[in-house]
Amino acid sequence: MLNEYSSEEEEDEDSQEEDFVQEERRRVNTKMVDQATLDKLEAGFAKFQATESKSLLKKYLTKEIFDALKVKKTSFGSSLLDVVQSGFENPDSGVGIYAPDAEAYIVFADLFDPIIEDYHKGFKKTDKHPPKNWGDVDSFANLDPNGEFVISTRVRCGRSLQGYPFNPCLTEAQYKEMEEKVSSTLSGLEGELKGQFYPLTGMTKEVQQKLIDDHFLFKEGDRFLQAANACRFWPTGRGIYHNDNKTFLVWCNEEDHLRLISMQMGGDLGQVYRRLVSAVNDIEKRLPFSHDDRLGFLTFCPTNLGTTVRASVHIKLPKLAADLSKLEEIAGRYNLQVR
Ligand SMILES: NC(=[NH2+])NCCC[C@H](N)C(=O)O
Repeated sequence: MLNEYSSEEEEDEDSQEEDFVQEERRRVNTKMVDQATLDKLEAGFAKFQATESKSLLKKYLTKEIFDALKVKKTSFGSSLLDVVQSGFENPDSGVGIYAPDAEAYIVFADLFDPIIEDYHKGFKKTDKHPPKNWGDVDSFANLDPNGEFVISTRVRCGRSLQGYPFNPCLTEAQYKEMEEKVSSTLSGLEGELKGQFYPLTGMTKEVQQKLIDDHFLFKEGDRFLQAANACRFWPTGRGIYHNDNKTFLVWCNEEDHLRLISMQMGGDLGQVYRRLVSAVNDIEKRLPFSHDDRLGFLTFCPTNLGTTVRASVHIKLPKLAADLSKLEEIAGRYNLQVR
């Protein structure tokens, strides 16, 4: 025993890390896919190769990568087909892949890693996401104190619940269980965050449409999600929580298990951000979230990995917005997305 320990200590840190990665890959069950899935994959890939697409999937799914990954499976039974089918069906995707379960990020790393590196501008497969750190929340101020430009401000993040796979692998029973967990946890929120959970099941069309029109609720029928098999058993397990002022919202089981959203009229980013941070910190004490040492907080879509935070303003730019391509070009220069 003693010898074993001392010989381990002699290894340098890098090779220990390498061992850890190798071990993690071995641990993951990589049994072969069935013939029907393989046939679908081959047919889908052939068609996709003949299709024009600017997606990252198109850029990185080479024949070699395809052949290396097409037979693999996660222990949840997810295959490469589950990863790529949204991108195959929607050639206008920007990215085109999703992780059906957390293990997919490891089993299909040869495809995920280069796409993550490209989308997240240089996050290499050897990189590690830094530990969670909300920063100095008081350093954020009002972006538009005179109320001239910004109509509303929104900051959101995504979280996955430990112990559950992502949408395509969830059973109807799991959806129900998760909704129950989420709604009972949120009912414990107090003060400004106090509110109510509204399940999609049984919600009238009028209420649903009003919440969508006011930008509080997600829309139904996103074709990218549908093709990714992420809308099964809809509306079971889906719902929305909001506080009385509708400045704090939680989406349950839309794209991610949880989307936590803070928003309000005007440009007070500081207030919006601080509300989000205190809500997430509070919820985190009661609901354990899936976190990965390398990728940070885990989400269904690789675009959201890491901090999962998206901050946005609804802003009036009538002259610039008249020329959408100009607007896109300028936004791109600042690493901003027009939505
Ligand atoms: N909601 C999202 N995850 N959006 C980002 C990606 C959406 C879609 N899968 C695409 O690749 O274009």
